[in-house]
Amino acid sequence: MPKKDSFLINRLKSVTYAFKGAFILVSTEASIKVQFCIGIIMTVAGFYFEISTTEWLIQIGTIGLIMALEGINTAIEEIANFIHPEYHKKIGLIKDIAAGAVFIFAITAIIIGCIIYIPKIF
Ligand SMILES: Nc1ncnc2c1ncn2[C@@H]1O[C@H](COP(=O)(O)OP(=O)(O)OP(=O)(O)O)[C@@H](O)[C@H]1O
Repeated sequence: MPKKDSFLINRLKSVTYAFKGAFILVSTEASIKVQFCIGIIMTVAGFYFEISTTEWLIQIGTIGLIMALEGINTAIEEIANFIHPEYHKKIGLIKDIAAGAVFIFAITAIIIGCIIYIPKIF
């Protein structure tokens, strides 16, 4: 019977796979690249407008969540393309719903950005 890796080795392997996945997303997925650039712009804006600690926490959480959601959406698209590469109404619905979930949070992120920055700009 093959020897099982220790708990720590297994965790380290999982982190390595997750890191690889994050790198694939940021380097190949157009939607993640866009979100990444927006995240950098918002970070620069945060320093420029000297936002508070609470605003930083909300902004960082929002940037992280939108990128994570985009990643899950990409994974759903990949699964859909793998299990059914041909056109199918149900695949279309699954992809639309996954994209809709990202869209809901994208609107939320825009509203959060407006609440933080509009009072500082005007
Ligand atoms: N196999 C399919 N069957 C039916 N409709 C599909 C199929 N593939 C894509 N669609 C429709 O086209 C839309 C776009 O799908 P696509 O996989 O190109 O995603 P996308 O949003 O362009 O993602 P990305 O730009 O990240 O690749 C889907 O939301 C769905 O409405």
